[in-house]
Amino acid sequence: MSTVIEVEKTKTEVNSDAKPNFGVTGRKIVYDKDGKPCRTCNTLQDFQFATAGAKKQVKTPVVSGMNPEQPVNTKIGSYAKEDPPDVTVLGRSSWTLLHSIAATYPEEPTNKQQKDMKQFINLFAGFYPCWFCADDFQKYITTNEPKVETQDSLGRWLCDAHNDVNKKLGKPKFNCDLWKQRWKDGWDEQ
Ligand SMILES: Cc1cc2nc3c(=O)[nH]c(=O)nc-3n(C[C@H](O)[C@H](O)[C@H](O)COP(=O)(O)OP(=O)(O)OC[C@H]3O[C@@H](n4cnc5c(N)ncnc54)[C@H](O)[C@@H]3O)c2cc1C
Repeated sequence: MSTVIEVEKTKTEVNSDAKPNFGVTGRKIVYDKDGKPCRTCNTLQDFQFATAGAKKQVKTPVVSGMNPEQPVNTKIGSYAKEDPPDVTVLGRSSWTLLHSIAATYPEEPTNKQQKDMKQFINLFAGFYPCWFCADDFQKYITTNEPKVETQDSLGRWLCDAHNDVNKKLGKPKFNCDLWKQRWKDGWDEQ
């Protein structure tokens, strides 16, 4: 059983016909503590479905932009009118930022840099916009203290942390020996 379901059971108290338990993707709908659908915890489709109510139809989004699941309705000036991030876009962007930070972290960080990095990871986990993701990530950090001694130790620690989420979501495990190729050096294509 995924954490989405476990957390949803404990924190969601109101579910009626107007508040569906499941979204169009088949995932459990995650609600905020005020009972409203959580925008950053659900896919955009499920969020729209839960917001519209179970009986209304949700239009299949038109593919455009960085997330094929996100519709681009019209433009505001020269910018596309994009929706706020859902759990997928937020996650992908966040992992990109985190792994990229590891890729530029000093190979021999000072004591202060190590302390700052631990603080950054703790603050990041505390402020992560998807609340149930944040809860689990904070638990992960408590039992798996961030390894900030070198660039490689940080990169591998993050890779393991990412794999922990992959496992929870039923995604394949990433080979952490390759974290630098993926996030720093690029692939040797000869
Ligand atoms: C801290 C955190 C907690 C999250 N918790 C949840 C949650 O509880 N429930 C939920 O539904 N979503 C969660 N997410 C989002 C989830 O992890 C994914 O980002 C999201 O499902 C989109 O997945 P994706 O298939 O685009 O690839 P992502 O998992 O976002 O990965 C992006 C890319 O990173 C590379 N990659 C994959 N695994 C690794 C690894 N182990 N190390 C290095 N690189 C790797 C691959 O090239 C991949 O294409 C969380 C995200 C973060 C940052």
